[in-house]
Amino acid sequence: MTTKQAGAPVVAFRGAVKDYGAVRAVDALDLEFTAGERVALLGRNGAGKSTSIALMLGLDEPTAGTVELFGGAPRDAVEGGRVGAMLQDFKPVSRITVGELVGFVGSAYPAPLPVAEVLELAGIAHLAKRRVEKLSGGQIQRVCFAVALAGDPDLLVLDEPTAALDVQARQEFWRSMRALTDRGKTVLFSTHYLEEADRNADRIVMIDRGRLIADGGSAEIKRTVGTGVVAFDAVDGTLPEGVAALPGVRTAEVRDGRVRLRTTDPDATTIGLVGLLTPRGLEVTQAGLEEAFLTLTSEASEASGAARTSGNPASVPAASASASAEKGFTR
Ligand SMILES: Nc1ncnc2c1ncn2[C@@H]1O[C@H](COP(=O)(O)OP(=O)(O)OP(=O)(O)O)[C@@H](O)[C@H]1O
Repeated sequence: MTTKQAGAPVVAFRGAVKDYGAVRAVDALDLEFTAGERVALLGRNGAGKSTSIALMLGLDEPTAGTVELFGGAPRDAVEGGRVGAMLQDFKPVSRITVGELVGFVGSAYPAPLPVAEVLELAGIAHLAKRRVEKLSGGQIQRVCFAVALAGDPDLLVLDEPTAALDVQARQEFWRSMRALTDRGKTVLFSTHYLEEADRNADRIVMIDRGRLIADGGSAEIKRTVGTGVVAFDAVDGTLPEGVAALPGVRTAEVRDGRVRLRTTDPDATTIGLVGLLTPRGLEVTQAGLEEAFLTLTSEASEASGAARTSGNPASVPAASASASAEKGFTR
């Protein structure tokens, strides 16, 4: 039993491990989130996002290490109404109206938000009198969001919250998120929409095979991974000699008939390139978060080699998180 500490981080993973039989879903995770942060949790399918969320909500216990919310056990924080969650595949009860549902959920908490305010924040004030079973998938998703907000939680944990939302609903959703973090609430969301994470999170946490591979602001991560891609036609389908050694180049490859140089300094790379050869179809682009994500996850895979299991600690990589730390983008 943990004693609650004043001023403790909102969320703290300390050496957290979760094994499901032979599968290590979360691997020595050390992370802290503080009040007012809007954090995107990114990772490939099976990276360990949902498991991390389950540990955070006290739905599962770590095999080793600890996970604390507000300096205490996750269950205490959840039962005390400090946490609102929106999980995948959650189905709200039907046969009542949206307003009744939100009021009912709020009544279980010590200091709920007024129903009208919750519905407004979730962008569903117009659905207050509609019965839950009559709603569309996107509307239900927003109802789930309203349910997560009902108890006026300090921490919101949202597993793929925008998966069923149309463009307008997404924009409204992110506006609400910003309003909540401006009030000092902490929002943690997982998503596969990297552009959304880029635009709406002030901190990006990437995990791969249960391990932390990057943690920082989006711009910081993009900058560290490589700020741009210089691409040109691969004349005979091979990598021209010398291009991998041009200034700033981090990786060089030939893909779909194009040479692609991922570089930390696109200007210097381009100047060096035109001094070396005459590139055809030259294109210089700024790397996005997606590019950074693909680079980091492929680096993590290379570092870890074959799939890891808890029963085979010799194959656990030391390289992926520490390699990221060397590059300066883990906190
Ligand atoms: N209850 C369970 N029993 C056995 N293995 C599990 C269980 N839950 C998760 N796993 C395994 O743990 C790993 C991490 O799964 P998790 O659901 O956390 O990934 P995720 O990042 O949320 O993936 P996705 O983006 O596909 O939702 C996967 O290999 C998964 O198969």
